[in-house]
Order: sequence, then structure tokens, then C-alpha cells
Amino acid sequence: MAVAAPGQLNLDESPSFGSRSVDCFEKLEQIGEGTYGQVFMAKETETKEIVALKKIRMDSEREGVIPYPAIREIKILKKLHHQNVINLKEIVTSPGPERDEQGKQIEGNKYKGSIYMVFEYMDHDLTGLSDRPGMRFTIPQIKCYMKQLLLGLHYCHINQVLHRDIKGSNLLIDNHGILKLADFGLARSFSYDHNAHLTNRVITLWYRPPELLLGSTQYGPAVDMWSVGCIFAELLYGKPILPGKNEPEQLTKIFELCGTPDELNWPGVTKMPWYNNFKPSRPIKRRVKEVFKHFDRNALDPAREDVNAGSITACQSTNHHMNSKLRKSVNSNGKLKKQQSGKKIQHPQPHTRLPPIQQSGQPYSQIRTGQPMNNPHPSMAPGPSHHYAKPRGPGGPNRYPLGGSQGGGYPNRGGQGGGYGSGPYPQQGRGPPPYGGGMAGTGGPRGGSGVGGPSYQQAGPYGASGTSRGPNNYQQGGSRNQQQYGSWQ
Ligand SMILES: Nc1ncnc2c1ncn2[C@@H]1O[C@H](COP(=O)(O)OP(=O)(O)OP(=O)(O)O)[C@@H](O)[C@H]1O
Repeated sequence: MAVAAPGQLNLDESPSFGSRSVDCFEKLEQIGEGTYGQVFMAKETETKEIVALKKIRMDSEREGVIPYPAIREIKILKKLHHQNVINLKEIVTSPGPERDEQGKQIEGNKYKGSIYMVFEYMDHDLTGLSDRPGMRFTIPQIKCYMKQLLLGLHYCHINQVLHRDIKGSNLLIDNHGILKLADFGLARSFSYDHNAHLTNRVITLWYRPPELLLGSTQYGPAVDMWSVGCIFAELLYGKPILPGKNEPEQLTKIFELCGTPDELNWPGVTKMPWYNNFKPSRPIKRRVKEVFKHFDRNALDPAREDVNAGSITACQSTNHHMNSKLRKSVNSNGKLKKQQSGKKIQHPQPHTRLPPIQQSGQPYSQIRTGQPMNNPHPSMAPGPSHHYAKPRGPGGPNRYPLGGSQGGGYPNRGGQGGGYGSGPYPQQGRGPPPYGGGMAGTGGPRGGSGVGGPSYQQAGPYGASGTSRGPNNYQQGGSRNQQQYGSWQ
């Protein structure tokens, strides 16, 4: 494992933008729509390597100026090299003005060229996989993904980088079960020595820890670990466990699940900047074990856990199975991907392969290989190919439908879903809470959140609505609501 020593991540170093042109790649299809622009699957014309090209959306106000978060993402990614962190291969540029499909210059295209980040290509993301109808991960699969997530994140943390947007749609997975942390658009370096003030307006709402919701601006790796816990529980539960529609409701959901914080169980909480605004009117007891009583017992009692029980094998069983349903491009480049990941992992013996996940779908026999890349549509319709095709809650293109008042530099990062438009957010999250109206009471509006899982809904703090959300219906949920401030930290 390549580990840069703490301090070696000199984020002030300017990113070296590649000298190569984007013309070295043939764009194949759009696979994602991110905050900074589109993401394409592309093929390196010489080597035929499949990559992901993430186009950096330039600052619309200032011609040719790369948004600072993009620069920071590049700087951070250039320094991180780990098998569970997405590899930024290079930066390429398009030299001329943008042209449409007919080759005509796009009107109003102010800047001269575009800049692209070139990433290794990944076949899926965790949200996309788990959103598939009937999909339930097995315990070994969950262990396998969690282990890789923790390895990647540990590497970031020991290199003094906070990710600050851990969520399923930012966990990319290849067809061999390798998971990589992606989207470092909100990441930043931190120091254990300097207790600098950081913005608390980071991390997609459903995965945001209570200390940020309570206004803390001095934090460290623990904020990412909260998100990891949410992912872990989500994998076991089958859907997001804390789908708040706005910050007060998010806090309510957390308190109703974890119990209300006090000086005994969380020393210092009463000193949090917004504690008084959101302190619950009555104590609520912790209900984690009750709500998640159907979870594997080891999940609720980590002391019992056999840490070696999960393996890449388990993840591979997921992805082999996925192959039978997915996806035009995957099928076509399967060979290439196999070669690449074969270097990274030990391929298991066939008899060690675990049974595929419980998913209704086509059997293994329908795995289709050898589809040519330029004809990626198999006659037998596979499942949705890439995550781009569908809204994925807080991760997908449609995740900001309710807009929000925070507009600003980066179109897709603007709106916090719902209930957030009642006032300007304080710069860097200091000062009064922005949520406009205090804590959502237990009788507050929660219709639609409908976390419709076993035992959770009935007994439930969040239940009542009964309108359990389908996998594609998370649009009202959390979103990233950052970036709109000049001194983005
Ligand atoms: N290396 C990759 N391989 C395959 N798909 C990718 C890759 N990188 C990104 N994508 C796809 O593009 C989407 C957007 O990418 P990413 O999250 O990095 O961009 P972003 O601008 O930060 O987006 P967001 O606003 O969702 O955070 C991802 O959710 C994923 O579906």
C-alpha cells in the first residue's frame, strides 16, 4: 500500500494539467452527470483502455477559470494512490471551442477549451447496485464492501484528507468486486495539530453526522466515519436509514434512533453552537438494537465479529451475478477489466465462490460477453446499465428536485432538498442555525419519508406515512448543499 507520509500532501502545489488533448480519447457515452459537469465513458484510442472522463464545468462567471473545488479535487487525488481510492490518471484538455455533435461551434461557449479528469473506469456504484429491484446483499458481501471502504478511507485519513461526502453513489465498484472511493469534490486536507475551522455544510444530508448538524466547525475523520456507519446500516437494512428531508428533520431522525445526546453520553454536546436551537424537548431513548433487531447479530455487537469472514470473493459473487444483467458496456469490455483487476486481487478458486446475492433476475447463463463497444446494446435488454440512467437519491442527477435557496457557483450542488430555503446559511456554518424553525417535533411533517422496512416503520419514529419509498424515489432526500461560499473550506 502506497502511503504518503503525513505532511507530504502539499495541497498548495499547483496541479499539473496534462499536455495531452482529449482527442486521445474516443467518447463512448455519457455515464454520469456531476456537479462539475458530465462524466463520459471513453476509450483511449491507442491503448483501447476504457476510462471515465469527468469534464470540469468551468466557472461561468470568469472565463477559463477552473472552480476552486475542482482544483482541490485534482490536487488531492493526485496525491492519493491506493487500491480503494479512485485513480486519477491524468488531466487532458480540449484545445478549441466546444462543438456540438454536428461539429458546429456551440454558441455562447465563452471559454476556449474544456478540461477533463481521466479516471480509471468503474462499472457500478454502490447505490446503483443496491437500488436494483430485489437486490439484497449477503452478509459476506457487505463485509467485503465495508472492509474496502474502511481501507480506502483509512488511507485518506492517515494522509490527512477528509472525504466529506461518503455515500453509496460515491463508492464505485468494478465487476470484480473492487470498491473505490470516488468524488473528492468536497475533500480537504486537515491537520491533527491545527484545529482550524471548517465548514459544517458538507456531507450529503442523510450521511451527515449530528455534530455538523449542530454547527460544529472543528472536526476530523469522525465525520466520515458517521457516514460509513450509515452506509453499513443501509446495506443491512436495504435502504437509507436516516432519510431526512431537511436539517431539523435529519437531527430528529438521528435522535429518535440513537437517543438524545446529553453531557453524559456525549460530553460537550451542550456547548455545540446550535445545541440550544435544536435540543429536544424531551429525552428520547436509544433504539438502535430495537429498530435493527433483524440485523445480523455481529453487526449490533462488533465485539463478536469475525473480521476475516468477509472477502473479495463475496463481492465478486455480487458482481458476477450483476454481469448477467448488466450492462452493455460492461459486457463489451469485460475482458479488459478482468485483466486490470486481476493484478489487484487474488482470484478465488471456483469452489470458494459464494452464492450470488438474492436477486430476481437472469441466470448466469445469460452472461453476454464480447459485445463490441461501439454497438453496446445487446438485443436482450439488460438491467439499467450505469447509475446515470436513473435517479439515485442523493447521488443521482435528479437529486435536487426541490431546489433550495443556496444557488451559486455550481449548479448541481445548490439545493438542499426541502425545508432549507428559509434563510441564508451562515458563512462556514458559524453563527445561528440556518434551518429556519428549530427542531422538527415528533409530530412534525415527515410524510413521504416512509422508511418502510421491517420493524422500523411500524414502531417507527419515521413511519406513519406508510408510503415506503421505492429505490428510485429518493429525490427528496439529502443533497449536497455546499460550495456556494467563497471561502470554501
Ligand atoms: N471513474 C468512474 N467510472 C465510472 N463512472 C464514474 C466514474 N467517476 C464518476 N462516475 C459517474 O459519474 C457520476 C458523477 O461523478 P462524480 O460524483 O465524481 O462527479 P461530481 O461532479 O462530484 O458529482 P456529484 O455532484 O454527484 O457529486 C458518478 O456518480 C458516477 O455515476
